[in-house]
Amino acid sequence: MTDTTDTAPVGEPLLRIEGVVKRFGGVRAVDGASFDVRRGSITALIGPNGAGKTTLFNVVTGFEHGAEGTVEYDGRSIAGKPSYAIARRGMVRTFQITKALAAMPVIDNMTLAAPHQPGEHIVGLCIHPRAAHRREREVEERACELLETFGLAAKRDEYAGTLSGGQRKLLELARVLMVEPRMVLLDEPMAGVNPTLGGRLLEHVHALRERDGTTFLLIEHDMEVVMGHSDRVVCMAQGRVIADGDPESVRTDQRVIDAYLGGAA
Ligand SMILES: Nc1ncnc2c1ncn2[C@@H]1O[C@H](COP(=O)(O)OP(=O)(O)OP(=O)(O)O)[C@@H](O)[C@H]1O
Repeated sequence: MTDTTDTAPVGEPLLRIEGVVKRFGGVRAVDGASFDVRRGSITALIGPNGAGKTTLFNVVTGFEHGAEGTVEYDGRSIAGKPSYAIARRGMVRTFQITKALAAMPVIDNMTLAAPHQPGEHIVGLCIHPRAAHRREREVEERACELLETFGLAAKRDEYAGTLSGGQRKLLELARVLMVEPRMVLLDEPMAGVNPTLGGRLLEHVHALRERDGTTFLLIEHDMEVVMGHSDRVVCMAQGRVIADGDPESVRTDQRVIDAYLGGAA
């Protein structure tokens, strides 16, 4: 499981991003972005296409390297750290169900996402076969519990590729919960999801925040979701943060209207 030692009080910054720059050749995809994500918050990251949101997600979670600036998680620098080390500290991002995962049963998608797979440690397995077996059982139990919670229990033995778009999104969220994260980053969780399953996904996000104090940072284009479900909104444009505040103040910010919302505000 992750290192989940809680230190910061609720509301303190859990993630601090300061002056982050990420270039791709001559393109400054992220161009000096700075903002905090408070512990226990649901923070939305919005902005027009190409604003640098996904690139910033990748930098923060260790999937994109070579960035400048400060990225601190729970008071410690994680800049340049590999993704597995960041995930071990409790910050994870969801991933689309790839072709390889789509060709596996739902239950295997879940158990593969668990840390410390017994089969990975051949020596440990030989020395402690009972412990390895127990761990395997625990992983399977947690996977089944999560599938139950997410309404996917009936699908456990079906190939993930047979799930609907919305069910896949639920599976993506369920998978990251196998590591019992403290902070989850979601990239467009509502894209391609029907309103019923989308609503269910958002209910899970709120329940996890209430029950476990999980912190969420989500990239979302659906302004109803952003306005109705986040405590804080950060708007990026051209690699920079142009507004950061409560949903209403960001929605009515003239820079946000000009750069992103246009006539929709
Ligand atoms: N691997 C890459 N190589 C070159 N340029 C890239 C790469 N990834 C992103 N970019 C460029 O960086 C800029 C920011 O892209 P990014 O995908 O981070 O934006 P975004 O805000 O997530 O957009 P969207 O809302 O459309 O997903 C864009 O100009 C994009 O073309």
